[in-house]
Amino acid sequence: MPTPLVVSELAKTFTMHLRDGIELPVVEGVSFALRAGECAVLGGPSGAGKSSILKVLYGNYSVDTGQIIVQHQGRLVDIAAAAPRTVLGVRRHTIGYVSQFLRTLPRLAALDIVAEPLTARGVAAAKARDKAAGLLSRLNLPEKLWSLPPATFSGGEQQRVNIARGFITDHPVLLLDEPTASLDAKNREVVIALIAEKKQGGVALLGIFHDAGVREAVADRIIDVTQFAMNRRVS
Ligand SMILES: Nc1ncnc2c1ncn2[C@@H]1O[C@H](COP(=O)(O)OP(=O)(O)OP(=O)(O)O)[C@@H](O)[C@H]1O
Repeated sequence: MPTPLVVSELAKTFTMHLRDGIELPVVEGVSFALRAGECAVLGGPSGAGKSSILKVLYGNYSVDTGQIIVQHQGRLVDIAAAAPRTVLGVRRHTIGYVSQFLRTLPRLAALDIVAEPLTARGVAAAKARDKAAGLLSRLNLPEKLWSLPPATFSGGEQQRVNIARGFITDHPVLLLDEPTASLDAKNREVVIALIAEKKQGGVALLGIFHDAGVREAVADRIIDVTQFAMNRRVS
C-alpha cells in the first residue's frame, strides 16, 4: 500500500503583520511519513509547534519551505504548493481533520452537521443521516439534542458532534487535534475505540493528545516535535 502522507523538510515561520512584521520561527526540518493503519502522535511541550504542524498539513497555514506529499485520488499532491481549489478537494476526499472546537454554520441541526461531510461527497441524505445517528448514539449524545443546533450544547457535547463529523467519512488520512480534551472517561473510551477501528480500516492517523491515558491507548509511535522546534533552540 502506498505511503499516504510524506512530510519533508518543512519549515514554518509566523509573520506578525500588526507587530512591525516580527517573525516567529516555529519549526524547521520537519520530516516524517505516515503509514496506513498507524496512529502517530505529535509529542513535546506546550508551544513546541504541534498544532501548527497539524494546521500546516491541513493547508490552513502556508509554509516557508518543504513538501507535504499526499496520495490524493490516485496522484501525488504537494499540499505546501497546491492551489486552494486542490486543497479543498484534498480535504473533501483525502485528509480529514478533527479540531478541538466545533466551528460550523449556525442554525444547522447537530445530525445534519455530522451528516454533511458525507452528503458533500454525494451520499444520499437518508443514508448519511443514518450513519450520523449511529455515531451520535455511540458517542452518547442524547437523541433529543440531535435536531438542535449545537451552539447551546456543553463543551463536551459540542466536541462529540465534532468527533462524529470528523469520523463519519473514510478519509485515508485523519488529523486529530485534541479530540478528547472535554470528554468524560466513558466517551474517551468510545473515541479510543473509534480510532482503533480507523486503524483497522487502514487509515493513517496523526494526533495530539494531552491525556496520557488516551495517548498510550492509541499511539503506535510518538513524533517528538522538540527536535524541530525553533523556540527551544534559541532560548
Ligand atoms: N497563528 C499564529 N500566529 C502567530 N504565532 C502563532 C500562531 N499559532 C501559533 N503560534 C505560535 O507558534 C508556537 C507554537 O504554537 P502551537 O500552538 O503550534 O504549539 P503546541 O505545541 O501545539 O502547543 P500546545 O501544546 O500548548 O497546544 C507558539 O509560540 C505560538 O505562540
